[in-house]
Amino acid sequence: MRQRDHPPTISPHPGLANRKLHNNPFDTDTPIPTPSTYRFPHHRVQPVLKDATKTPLVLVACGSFSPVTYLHLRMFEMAKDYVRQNTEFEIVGAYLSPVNDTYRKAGLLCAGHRINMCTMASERTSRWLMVDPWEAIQPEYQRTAVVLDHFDYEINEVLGGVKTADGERRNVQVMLLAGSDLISTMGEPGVWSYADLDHILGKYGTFIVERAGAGIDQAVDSLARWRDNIYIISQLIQNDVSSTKVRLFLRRGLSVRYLLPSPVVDYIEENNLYSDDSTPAQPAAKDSKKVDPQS
Ligand SMILES: Nc1ncnc2c1ncn2[C@@H]1O[C@H](COP(=O)(O)OP(=O)(O)OP(=O)(O)O)[C@@H](O)[C@H]1O
Ligand SMILES: NC(=O)c1ccc[n+]([C@@H]2O[C@H](COP(=O)(O)O)[C@@H](O)[C@H]2O)c1
Repeated sequence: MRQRDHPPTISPHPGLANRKLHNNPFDTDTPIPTPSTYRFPHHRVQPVLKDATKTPLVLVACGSFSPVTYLHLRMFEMAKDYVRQNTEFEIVGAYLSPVNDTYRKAGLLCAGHRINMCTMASERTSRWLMVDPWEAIQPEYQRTAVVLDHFDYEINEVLGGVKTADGERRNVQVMLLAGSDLISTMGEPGVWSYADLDHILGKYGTFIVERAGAGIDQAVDSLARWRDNIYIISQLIQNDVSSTKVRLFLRRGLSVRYLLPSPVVDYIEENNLYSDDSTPAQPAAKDSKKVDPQS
């Protein structure tokens, strides 16, 4: 369970507000939007399906990304290969959605820094990943079911889905991309409500990347009723980099280069992030309550 007390007032970290960090239309002079200036990023959504026999797919990875690592980015590449080889989907977009500060997970840096690091990682190391700050800039925690609804709304209602080469409109299937540790929590009582699981796995579905140390079979057994919408992706090259380990290295003054994209390493160094425990998202109040992600 995560800790949460007061809803956050999200504001860019001092020093971030006027920095031009990224080469895309959504993060030029004011990198961190507010709910009123927010625009859904879709500059890399593929508007036309290459193969009209396929179902268009948008992948969404929800997580802390504190900081984003090469493993997080690899998840998308693994999913891309898996989707092409094993499914009837065609990926037309892919997003990292950093969690809201009120999630209060250990080591969660403020949303402004996490959004900037994710944006640098995706814009500078990939040609297809995007970062959606919507979840992070909301005044309170957003459950994953709500986050997927947001993507579904923006892509299918606002953008109108995608088209085939013949101009026919197609609805896009939104799906969650996650590591197997996340799906393991779906079998744990109290972390996800049944209604949310049914919504996430029944309406949307998920691609699960195997993660060392997180048993997958038992987890999937407990989610058997949604089995048809759960796709398991094996890690052919084992990689157990985690943000926790990266933070530990940084606290000890050890190098994290080549575990994260270089611009992210430079950004962490420039801003002296994670060098101690003094840069949490929100300082925990003495009377802070346990977060219930179901509420
Ligand atoms: N080594 C890994 N293998 C497979 N999936 C991973 C791995 N690291 C992270 N993920 C997945 O990436 C998503 C985002 O996770 P998150 O940002 O919480 O990363 P994390 O590295 O687990 O963080 P932390 O160490 O702070 O708990 C989650 O779905 C998580 O399961
Ligand atoms: N009930 C829910 O919607 C629920 C429960 C647990 C985690 N999550 C999400 O999973 C993601 C990763 O969480 P962890 O970093 O705790 O594994 C976060 O984006 C979080 O919001 C959602």
